[in-house]
Amino acid sequence: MAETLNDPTVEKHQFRDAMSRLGAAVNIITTDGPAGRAGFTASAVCSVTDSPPTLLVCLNRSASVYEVFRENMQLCVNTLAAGHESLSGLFGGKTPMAERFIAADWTTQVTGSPILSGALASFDCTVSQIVSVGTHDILVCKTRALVFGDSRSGLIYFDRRYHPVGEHSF
Ligand SMILES: NC(=O)c1ccc[n+]([C@@H]2O[C@H](COP(=O)([O-])OP(=O)(O)OC[C@H]3O[C@@H](n4cnc5c(N)ncnc54)[C@H](O)[C@@H]3O)[C@@H](O)[C@H]2O)c1
Ligand SMILES: Cc1cc2c(cc1C)N(C[C@H](O)[C@H](O)[C@H](O)COP(=O)(O)O)c1[nH]c(=O)[nH]c(=O)c1N2
Repeated sequence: MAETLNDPTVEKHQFRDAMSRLGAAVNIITTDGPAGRAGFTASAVCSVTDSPPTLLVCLNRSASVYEVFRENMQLCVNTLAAGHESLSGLFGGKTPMAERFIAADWTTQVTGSPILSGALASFDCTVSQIVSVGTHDILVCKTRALVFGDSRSGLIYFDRRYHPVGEHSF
């Protein structure tokens, strides 16, 4: 039988359990600029509006990369393909920054933020607005350039695990 939790004080672990059922694309968010180069894995990414082309990224203010993103005010959302599971793990915390970037090939476009070679799509953006909610900042990002990769196989994070989706070869 389905369980209902309607206590006004929903616990953090209950919220996370529920959120683990929302499958989401996996992205590596990168930046480079006056504050240096940094990158982290994010599933809290979504489209806001296509006019102007805008998406949002939620970043925990306690992340080691937070100040770098806050100062640079530009970033690239690199949407991962099937096969990028270990790269996602590297950018998912605790690994020194140089070790994260050495594991893949990168180029740049308009903002200078690292663009992951082999990403499904890369959104090179300037951060136009920041809204703080609880532990996270919502970074509102205007897309300045797009790069489309060759892979058609995506990567979804669902039930605390990675799942490849779509076609597996070209
Ligand atoms: N939005 C986020 O900040 C976010 C999202 C996914 C994973 N993570 C981090 O990755 C690690 C592993 O996560 P997991 O999915 O295997 O197990 P988990 O139990 O920590 O998280 C389950 C789900 O809850 C949500 N979530 C987790 N931490 C959150 C946070 N601090 N704020 C808002 N939503 C959050 C995400 O949708 C996540 O998939 C954890 O350290 C987690 O904090 C963070
Ligand atoms: C699959 C998956 C998805 C996410 C994350 C992890 C993983 C494995 N993390 C956590 C984030 O990547 C991690 O905190 C950063 O790498 C910063 O870690 P350090 O503080 O540098 O160790 C994360 N953090 C965040 O602020 N917003 C997000 O949307 C996500 N999503």
